[in-house]
Amino acid sequence: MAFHVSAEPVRLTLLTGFLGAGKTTLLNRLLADPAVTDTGVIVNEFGAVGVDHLLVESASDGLIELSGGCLCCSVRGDLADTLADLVDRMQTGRIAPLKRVVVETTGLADPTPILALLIGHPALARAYALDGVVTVVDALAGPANLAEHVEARRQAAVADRIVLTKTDLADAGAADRLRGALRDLNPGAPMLDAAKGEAAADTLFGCGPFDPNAKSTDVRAWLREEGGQHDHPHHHHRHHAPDIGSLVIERREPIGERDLRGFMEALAGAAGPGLLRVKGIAHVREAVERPLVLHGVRGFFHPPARLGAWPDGMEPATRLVVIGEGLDERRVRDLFAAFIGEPRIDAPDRQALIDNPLAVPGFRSLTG
Ligand SMILES: Nc1nc2c(ncn2[C@@H]2O[C@H](COP(=O)(O)OP(=O)(O)OP(=O)(O)O)[C@@H](O)[C@H]2O)c(=O)[nH]1
Repeated sequence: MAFHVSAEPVRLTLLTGFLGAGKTTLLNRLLADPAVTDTGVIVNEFGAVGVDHLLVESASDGLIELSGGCLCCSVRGDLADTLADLVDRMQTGRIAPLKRVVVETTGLADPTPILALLIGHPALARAYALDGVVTVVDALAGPANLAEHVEARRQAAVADRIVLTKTDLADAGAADRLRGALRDLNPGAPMLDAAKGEAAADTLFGCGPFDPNAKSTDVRAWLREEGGQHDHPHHHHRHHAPDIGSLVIERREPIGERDLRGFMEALAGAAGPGLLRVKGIAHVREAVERPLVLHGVRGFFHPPARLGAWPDGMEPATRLVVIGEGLDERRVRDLFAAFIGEPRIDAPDRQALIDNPLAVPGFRSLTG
């Protein structure tokens, strides 16, 4: 690709962190800071239907969503195109010049190929100045994520700043052990506690140029490997567990809040530790004008937030994205149908599930 480069490169923050860690929440808080102006956002989502763009509250002109894949592999080319296109739009005056762009990766992204692209792509490296990798780590799910997912460890290892979230929910001892584990992975990055208000724009933006040589020997080796892969596109297969999949549940008719809660609890029980993330928007009978925003991270369901109205241009409908390891899509859909009252011919209906939770294989408990 070819494009003209302005004198002043756009500063770029890479915002990463495992599924549900709190990236979008942090981003919304940063964008709400009046000192943060002229900032564009690129959001990448894993899963067929994006919901993040509905949840980023106050984005400026530059909000762009990359959907349908994972930024670290299939969408890597798209990220390069998107960044090039953004520069082009600024230079041709179609959007106001941006001082900074925040790229939010999917929770499943290995950040090293993205960093290799940003450092190694000649035109991009001139147009954008990589100014910090901010990694969000969830104090509740973090320990399991680090133990089970190499992507989570890489996200922590490459960080210039680590933002701990959900320390308000976690046991203090567990949070301290997590800090120790993060320190081992990344001795250099300052660690900030979001719940204590430490993760502010002035600390997270302006990390200074990304310096691979200040990182651990592991990180330098990963970047070298990725840097060398421009010539070997076929090496790009290994970036996340092949067994992680996602599915989308959609329903236009409003649903009862209790049924919805029943479904979420049953899903957590049935999918067990393989359930990584549930998120979306729900069209509920009790408040058809005011959708619920749902967030489940592993087995934990955050208290749902109620929006004041449906986001502009969005038709009222429930849309849930479920991401997990070894998910049985059919079983998830059967469970939804059973709870929401649309039994399939060959699916056990809800009363049968309540009478006998084992009617769905692998299904453990209905409610706590
Ligand atoms: N109690 C508490 N909840 C938090 C905190 N940070 C984030 N959350 C909640 O965690 C849930 C997930 O947050 P998101 O910001 O959507 O997480 P994310 O990393 O963008 O998620 P994905 O993009 O799906 O990977 C939401 O319900 C947030 O309100 C925190 O510090 N404390």
